[in-house]
Amino acid sequence: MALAGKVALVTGGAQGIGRAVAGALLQNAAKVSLVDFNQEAGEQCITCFNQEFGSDNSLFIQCDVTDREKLQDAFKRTVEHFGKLDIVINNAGINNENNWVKTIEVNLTSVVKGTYLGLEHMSKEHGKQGGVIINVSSMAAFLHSPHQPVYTATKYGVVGFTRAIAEASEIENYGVRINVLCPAFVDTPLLQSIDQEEKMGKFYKHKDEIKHRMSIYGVLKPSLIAEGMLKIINDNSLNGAVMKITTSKGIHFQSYEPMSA
Ligand SMILES: NC(=O)C1=CN([C@@H]2O[C@H](COP(=O)(O)OP(=O)(O)OC[C@H]3O[C@@H](n4cnc5c(N)ncnc54)[C@H](O)[C@@H]3O)[C@@H](O)[C@H]2O)C=CC1
Ligand SMILES: CC/C=C\C[C@H](O)/C=C/C=C\C=C\C=C\C(=O)[C@@H](O)C/C=C\CCC(=O)O
Repeated sequence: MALAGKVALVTGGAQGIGRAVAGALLQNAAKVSLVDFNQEAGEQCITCFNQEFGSDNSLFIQCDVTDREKLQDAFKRTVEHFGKLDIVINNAGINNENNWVKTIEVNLTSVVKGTYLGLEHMSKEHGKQGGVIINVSSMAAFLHSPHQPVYTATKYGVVGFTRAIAEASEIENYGVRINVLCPAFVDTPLLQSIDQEEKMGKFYKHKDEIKHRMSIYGVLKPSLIAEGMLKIINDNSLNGAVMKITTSKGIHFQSYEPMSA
C-alpha cells in the first residue's frame, strides 16, 4: 500500500510507539488520527505534528478506547474529517497487574473492538475499499513474564485473535489485511510502570527481575517499531503475519507449522 494520501487511525497515538508510527506515517505523506485518552499528551503531540507536517494532516481525538461508544465515535469522526480510512493501528496498551480487569479491557477487548470497527469502515463486506489493520502484542506472547501474568495473557490473546480474524478476512474476501506486531522492550513511558507499585501490585517486589531481563534483552527504540509497522503496511503480501522485533534478531517473523487434523 503506497502511503501518500492514506488515512490512518492510531490508538494510543499521543506518545511512545503510537506517536513514533504516527510521525513515520506523516513523513510518508499519510494523514493520521490520534486516538488517546491523554488530553495533554495528545494536544502536545498534535501541536508538534502540525508544525512539522502542516495542520491539515493530523487530528487528535480524546477517547478512552475501553468506552465502546466513544471508540466507535472516534472512528466515525476520523472518516468524517478525512473522508475515508485505510489503516488502523490498535496500539493502546497498559501494564497494570493491580487492575487486571482494566488491563484486559485495554490490551485485548479494545483491540478486538478496534479491529471490528476497522472492518466496518474498510471491509468490502461493507462496500468499502479495503485496508490494513495492525494489532500490537508483545514478545511477552513468546517469552511470558511471570511477574506480568495478565499482561502476558492479553498479548497472547492479541496474537491468537489477529491470526484467526486475518484468516476470516481472507476466507470472506474482506479486502483487509490484518497483522500483529510483537516488540520486545521499547524505550517508552510504559516502562515506568515497572517501578510503580500501584501498577505492579503484588508483583512489585520482582521489579528488579524485570529490569534484569531488560538488561539481557536490551531496549529498542520506538522508531524501529515504527519501521516494522511501515513494512507491514507497505507489503501487500502480509496477512495473518506475526512480526517480532528484538535486539537479537531485529525485525523478523514467527513461523508456524501448517494446521493439520
Ligand atoms: N514499551 C514496551 O516495552 C512495549 C510495549 N508494547 C506495547 O506497545 C503498545 C504501546 O505501548 P507504549 O508506546 O510502550 O506505551 P506508552 O504508555 O508510552 O503509550 C501508550 C499510549 O496509549 C494511551 N492509552 C493507554 N490506555 C488508553 C486507553 N484506555 N484509551 C486510550 N488511550 C490509552 C496512553 O495515553 C499512551 O499515550 C502497548 O500495547 C504495549 O503493550 C509491546 C512490547 C513492548
Ligand atoms: C512495562 C513493560 C512491560 C512489558 C514490555 C513488553 O511488552 C514485554 C516484553 C517481554 C519479553 C521480552 C522478551 C524479549 C526477547 C528478546 O529480545 C529476544 O532476543 C530473546 C531471544 C529469543 C526469543 C525467542 C523468540 O524469538 O521467540
